[in-house]
Amino acid sequence: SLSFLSIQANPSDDTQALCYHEITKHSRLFEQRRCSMDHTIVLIAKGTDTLGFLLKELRAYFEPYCKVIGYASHEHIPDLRGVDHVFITTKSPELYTIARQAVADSVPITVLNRFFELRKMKALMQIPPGTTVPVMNNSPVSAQEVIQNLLEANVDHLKYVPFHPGCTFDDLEFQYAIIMSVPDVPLPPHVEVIDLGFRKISIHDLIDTGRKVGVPSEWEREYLSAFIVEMSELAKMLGTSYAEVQKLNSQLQSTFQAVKDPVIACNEQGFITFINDVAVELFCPQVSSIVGQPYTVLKEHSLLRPFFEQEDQEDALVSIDHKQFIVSSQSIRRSHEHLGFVCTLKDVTEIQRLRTTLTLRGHTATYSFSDIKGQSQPLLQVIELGKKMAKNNQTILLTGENGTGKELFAHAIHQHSLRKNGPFVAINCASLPENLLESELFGYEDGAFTGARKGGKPGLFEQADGGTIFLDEVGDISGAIQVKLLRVLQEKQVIRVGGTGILSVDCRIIAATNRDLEDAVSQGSFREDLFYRLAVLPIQIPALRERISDIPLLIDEHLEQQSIRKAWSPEVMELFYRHDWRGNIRELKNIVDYAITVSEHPVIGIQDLPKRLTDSLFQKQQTATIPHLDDNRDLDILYCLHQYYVSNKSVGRYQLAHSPELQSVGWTESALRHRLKLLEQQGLVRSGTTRQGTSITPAGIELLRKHGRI
Ligand SMILES: Nc1ncnc2c1ncn2[C@@H]1O[C@H](COP(=O)(O)OP(=O)(O)OP(=O)(O)O)[C@@H](O)[C@H]1O
Repeated sequence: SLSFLSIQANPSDDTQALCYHEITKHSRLFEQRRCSMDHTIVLIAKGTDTLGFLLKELRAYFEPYCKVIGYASHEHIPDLRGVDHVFITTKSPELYTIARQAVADSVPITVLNRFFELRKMKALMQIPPGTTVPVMNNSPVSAQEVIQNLLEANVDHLKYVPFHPGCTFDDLEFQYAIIMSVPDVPLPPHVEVIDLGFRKISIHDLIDTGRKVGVPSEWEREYLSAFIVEMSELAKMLGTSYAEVQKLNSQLQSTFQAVKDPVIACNEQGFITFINDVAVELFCPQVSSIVGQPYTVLKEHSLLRPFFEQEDQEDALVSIDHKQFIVSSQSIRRSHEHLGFVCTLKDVTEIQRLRTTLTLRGHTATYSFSDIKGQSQPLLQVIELGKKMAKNNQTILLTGENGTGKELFAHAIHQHSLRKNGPFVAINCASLPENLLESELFGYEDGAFTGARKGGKPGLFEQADGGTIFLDEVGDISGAIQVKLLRVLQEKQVIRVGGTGILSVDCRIIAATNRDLEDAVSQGSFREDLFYRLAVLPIQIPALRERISDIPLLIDEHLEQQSIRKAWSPEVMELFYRHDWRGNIRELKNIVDYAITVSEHPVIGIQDLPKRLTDSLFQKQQTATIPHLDDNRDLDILYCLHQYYVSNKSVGRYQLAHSPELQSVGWTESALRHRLKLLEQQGLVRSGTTRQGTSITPAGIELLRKHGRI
């Protein structure tokens, strides 16, 4: 390089002399390294990626003193009789046999000892001690080797589980996973991946073999010194981690002190190892330095005995000082060793008070999946989907027309989730002006605006901490609030209006809208990034006209809730089946309420229905023209679809083409697809998504009636 030349030309001052010395030393070394390659080392690896990585590393050390060649175990390996040394990458007997078949008996074969790049281990130090972490590799042996390496490097604060192709992931169990450059098993999206990269070759293997094949000692020293620098950096890092553990410990102590419920821990011999001030106040206000004493010094200790002496003790209600507490205990274990118990008491009077406050403020979910009525296929499918999604923690977007039951689903999902004991906070985003909505959602600080409450106010996201927030009509929020909402979704943090402090919130978001958000995105009124963050798990609630077979059940349920029994004339039911139900279940309930109010007879007839409903039907009949049908074959298709409709089933094209009613015609699937499209254009059938299949519409049913087919 230029600087190299200029220093060589003028090595005048001390620094330059030093540099000059260094450079000439290196160039001598390079000269030496250019010596002839009389020796050959072979590497046989399990996968091509590992082979590439390790070959590079071996070549960096051995070449040009010695030739290094490599093969993946699945490749054809030629006769390697003349080589000096063979390395294999794992302890697998299969790999050893492959290597042995290729070389002479006298050639040593060794398993490469491998280690991680030390700087990559830093990420592992950040994982809380005791966490279970799967370790992935391409085979059980390799995964076990990696775990062994980690334990040997004293990174032993985690519980490692070997993971390899063939193992399956339990979605909820793991938060982290360790991989070696590539995930050998597909990972669920919530898992945080810690990539330790490929394991490097142990310095001993390089040096030992290097000495045998004539690597000069000067090069060996240089390589070693770089390694030592890296090691000392790790030592520094581990030192910091130890200090962090100390800090964590004291944080833990202050956290328990901050808990408002009594907490007591004792070791396996029954000596108190920790007690917070609330517990001292309750059980032993007179005793000083309680830690280290047997738990029998506590007042009412006989009540606590089972919790300090028995594992799997069920929670119990106890009375102390005229107050009711739920006592629960947890056994403390490290591996299989039992270390003692931690016992917590919950003041029930306080729970009752909180529950009343939450209910009064509407912060509880009141409906569950059993409140969602209907037996139709489209509804049962979304209920099933909702139940599955409930178990996850991701954001859900509920879409559907007005009154289809989106809010009901939001309640039910919360009730079915792991957060069911946390708050459920609902807000209709379209019901408040922008400023008010902003302060409701994110809260505000003292003096944020004129009229702001003294001391500020927590927002709904804060109030939903540990639970779920339901954002109804999310499609109607302004651009400014969209930006703030995006931040909550991305960072799980909120900043109160007029504040600067960042508050972390842990709440699941369920959003709902009856707008076509994708359309809003393409028109630029809804942010695309926010749309994708909201629609992680989308659920489309079917409209009532897509599940008219549920109408009788919905009417019955609604009347039963009011302890009313009424019959409905066939004409009314017919009208209900043909109505468009733009307001869906809400509209149905309103019409039913109207009819039972005005009706003076045991059977409700057309005359008891609101005029707008009967008028609209009359108009439809006036304007309706009988759709053009090619021949009876169309009626056969409609008839067949009607059969499925009556038995509450959906049907796919293949099944339809092979149904007994249509078989004689010999429809091909593509001809049937074409025909169904034409029938759909005439409003006689409706094609859902692939899984929903095709169904007959009320107009289709009407036409069958007109032709006397039903
Ligand atoms: N499957 C169902 N079974 C019984 N009642 C239902 C069902 N679906 C909806 N409802 C009732 O219909 C009414 C409207 O439901 P909900 O408010 O959940 O609909 P929505 O889709 O959130 O409406 P909007 O878009 O107007 O906010 C409520 O009274 C609800 O209890």
